[in-house]
Amino acid sequence: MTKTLAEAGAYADALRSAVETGSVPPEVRLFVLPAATTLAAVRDRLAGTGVALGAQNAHPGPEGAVTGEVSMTMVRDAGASIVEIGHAERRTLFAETDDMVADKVAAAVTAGLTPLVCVGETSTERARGETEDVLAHQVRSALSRLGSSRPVELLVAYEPHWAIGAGGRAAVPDEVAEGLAAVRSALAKDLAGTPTAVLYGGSVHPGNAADLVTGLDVAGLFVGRAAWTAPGLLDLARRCADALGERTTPDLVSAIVRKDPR
Ligand SMILES: O=C[C@H](O)COP(=O)(O)O
Repeated sequence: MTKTLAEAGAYADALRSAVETGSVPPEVRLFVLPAATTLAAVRDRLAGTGVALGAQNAHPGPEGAVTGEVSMTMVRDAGASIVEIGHAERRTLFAETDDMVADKVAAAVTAGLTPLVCVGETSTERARGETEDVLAHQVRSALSRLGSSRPVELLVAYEPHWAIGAGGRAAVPDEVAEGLAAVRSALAKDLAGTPTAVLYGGSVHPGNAADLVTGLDVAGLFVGRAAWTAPGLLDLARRCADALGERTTPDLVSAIVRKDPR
């Protein structure tokens, strides 16, 4: 819940300018997920830049009497190609359940959107040794209502709740690796054949981004605060591209994803 139209427009203009002046590393693909009120304006400013655009949430149902909500079709109409589903704040502040996440994933696919499914354990669940089970359940549940339909691509962000936001503690690589492994394992069982990129998010900052993309089996980063300014996002993109160097070909920074989703 940040950025007015003017602020989001200025952010998008800065990204456009960076693309046009060649200061976005070509091997890094960027996506941004602005507030729903600014989607269309950001779409217009980013047209032709290659920066992907998504919504932070949408309702799973069709058009109708659901006051205050916007549908998958509506966010797609406003320019989104990605929709974020099940962010920790949605789950905690708005009581979004695994069932609701599953409905949203299915609705996103029907609407032709790429779901970006957020999964993550709480600090209590981690302390109880439940991380693997919680993540496996969240991943499988999120995909459980797809039926025979499959997304063209799927993004999954591992975001431990305790690592997110102002009160968050940056996860150490071993903790991230454990979560990523659990997510991958659940995906392997449920969605073989769908190009899937597993991202990491939670207190990513200029000091840890390079280590996260090079030291872990992660396809990209999902960044909040450190990417709230365009220079912040571009700095992370540059750091990741430099760190990855010749070793790999990256593909999505508010996310950074390699072209070979793993
Ligand atoms: O939406 C972004 C993620 O929740 C991460 O947020 P953060 O980078 O501010 O910790």
